[in-house]
Amino acid sequence: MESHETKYSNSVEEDYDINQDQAAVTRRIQRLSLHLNPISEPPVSSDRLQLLTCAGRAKINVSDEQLAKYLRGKHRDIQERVYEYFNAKPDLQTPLEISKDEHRELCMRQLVGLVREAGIRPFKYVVEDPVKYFAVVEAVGSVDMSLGIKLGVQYSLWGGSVLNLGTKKHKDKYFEGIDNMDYPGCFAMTELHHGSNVQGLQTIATFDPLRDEFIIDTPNDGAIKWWIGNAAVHGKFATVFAKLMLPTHDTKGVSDMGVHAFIVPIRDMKTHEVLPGIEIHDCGHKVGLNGVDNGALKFRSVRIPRDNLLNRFGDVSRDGKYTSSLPSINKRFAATLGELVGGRVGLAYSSVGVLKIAVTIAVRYSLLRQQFGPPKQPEISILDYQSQQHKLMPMLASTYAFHFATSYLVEKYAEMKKSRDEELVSDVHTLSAGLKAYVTSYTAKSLSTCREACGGHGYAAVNRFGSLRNDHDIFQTFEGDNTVLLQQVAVYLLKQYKEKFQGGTLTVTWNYLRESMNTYLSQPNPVTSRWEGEDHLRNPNFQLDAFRYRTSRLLQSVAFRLRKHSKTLGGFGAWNRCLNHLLTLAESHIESVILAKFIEAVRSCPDVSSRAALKLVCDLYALDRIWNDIGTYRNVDYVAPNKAKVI
Ligand SMILES: Cc1cc2nc3c(=O)[nH]c(=O)nc-3n(C[C@H](O)[C@H](O)[C@H](O)COP(=O)(O)OP(=O)(O)OC[C@H]3O[C@@H](n4cnc5c(N)ncnc54)[C@H](O)[C@@H]3O)c2cc1C
Repeated sequence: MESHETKYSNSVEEDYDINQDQAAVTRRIQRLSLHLNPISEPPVSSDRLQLLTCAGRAKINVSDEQLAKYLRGKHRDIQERVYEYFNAKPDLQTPLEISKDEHRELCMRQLVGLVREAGIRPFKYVVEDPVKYFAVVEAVGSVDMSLGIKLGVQYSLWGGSVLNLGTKKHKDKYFEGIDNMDYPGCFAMTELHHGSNVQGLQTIATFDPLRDEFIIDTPNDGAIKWWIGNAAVHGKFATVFAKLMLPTHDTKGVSDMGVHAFIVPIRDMKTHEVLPGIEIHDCGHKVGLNGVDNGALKFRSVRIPRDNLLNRFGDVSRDGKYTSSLPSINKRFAATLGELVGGRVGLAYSSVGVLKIAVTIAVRYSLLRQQFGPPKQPEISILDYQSQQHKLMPMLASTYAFHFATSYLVEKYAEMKKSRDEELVSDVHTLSAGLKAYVTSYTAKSLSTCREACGGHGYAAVNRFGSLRNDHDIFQTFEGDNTVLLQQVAVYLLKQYKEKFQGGTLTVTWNYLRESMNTYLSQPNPVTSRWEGEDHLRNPNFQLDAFRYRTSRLLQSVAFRLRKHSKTLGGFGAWNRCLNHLLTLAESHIESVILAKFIEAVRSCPDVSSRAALKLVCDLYALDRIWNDIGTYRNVDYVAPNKAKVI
């Protein structure tokens, strides 16, 4: 009780000047957060930061210029162009208070301005240099996340479907209009009754050989396309995913060829009126991202030319014959979805962008904010509290870790687009699913922690945590629900386990599994499990081995449990019985990949002081994750009690 009273009197009398009006407080915070906004200049003029090593023994002088150069890589310039454009255009900056309809219009003006006035051509970059494209996505997302998503809908989803699922005739016809925003479009996959289960979609596209057209129909209300970005107001076209039905001469009358994608014009190019046979409803005000106009689409016998089938993986001839280079519906479906990973890569990368903003605001504010202190001495910075450090420093370390991991993903994606190498395709598919799920979940949780770490001022809308949290929240669900995506990672690991452990070559990312599986099977070493020296704990070999050991153990044990349960429960039931185990396996694998990429990035950093600073945060990332799962490590005696204590 006494300490509460002290706390209360401290905060009212010493920290707040109670005569200072709220407007002045707000102005002070606004100035602060203007500095914190990445589109503004950094507040610290000195270009050298000093870091204390963990034991407080030595200081590292870090050149933030060198560090920034290393981190932001070759596409720093295009990001600067985005920031400069919006900094010079106050009328294009999103105000704090704005209605849904105004926000949607502003978001469209921002996108059109970026493309037509600032001359930034995201679609060109999608084709020529995907790494540059993702740099733009990250930068615009920090201006307004609605803009980042609107841009993603236009270029990754609608544009990406035309590029990746269509053929030359589609690119020739639509590329320019998509690029210059004459053809705003939608990606209409999700239905009211089916989101994650894409194979359950019910919209149908029936071929009419007499008129050489497809007829698009919504057979029931559960099949209404739902949540479709750009549909409520701006879209002129939609890529509609539907089951392709071909007429047959048997009693059934039609044959279901599986889910395919079709370009369907939804609004008149001149009048912008909704076209006949199409009903569009507005999905309304959302928890966040209100600059994006999500809508619902219903089709009643809407006719489109046969050419509007995006026919890269399956085609229909003039006389109604189906051809495909792929042998089965499942293979075509996998190839179709496989081509759409670009959106997922963009989300993982942008989510790190959001985390960067939030953690920057929280850390800088924590340095400036002072509360309490030793008797008769100045108050101390709240960042000096152990609890505040515990909240924010592992998060800061994770931000660096995710930056390098998602940068690696983006590069691999670009490489895959060029080479189309099959192993790389499946590696990128799994890595994008895993990183998207892992990073967006982490960022979503961290946004609340950052708000809390900034106390009441964190709750002022001007300081951004509210909008960041609301806008980012759905990153966990769209482009694949995180729980569903992690299962794809688990499936892939099990496949590798089954197929390739007896001597085959594991693909790049998973090579570590064979080695660590051997270590795992040979039981933890009772001597090293007791080692507790700083050199040992900061040794990347120890850290990686710990992460990989855990993954191998989870993989081996879940494979065993699945085999056991499938005898009584069948495949589906056994999977469900082991589901949490499988999700932990997937997360553990992704953490191993993140750590491996971080260690590589530290080693490759050319600037000595930046390298030393990065090594510190890399160690923090590794030891924090080991600590989070210390129960597992202790249970199997991988880490002895003395070592656990030191960690
Ligand atoms: C703002 C917004 C924008 C969107 N934009 C688009 C767009 O432009 N185009 C488009 O096509 N779609 C879009 N979507 C839809 C989005 O892609 C889907 O919401 C998403 O795929 C998830 O589907 P669902 O909502 O049906 O959730 P469900 O699949 O019903 O999932 C609900 C819950 O069930 C759990 N669950 C489901 N299956 C499993 C399983 N196998 N194992 C364990 N748990 C499971 C999930 O983890 C989740 O917690 C958008 C959605 C929103 C909210």
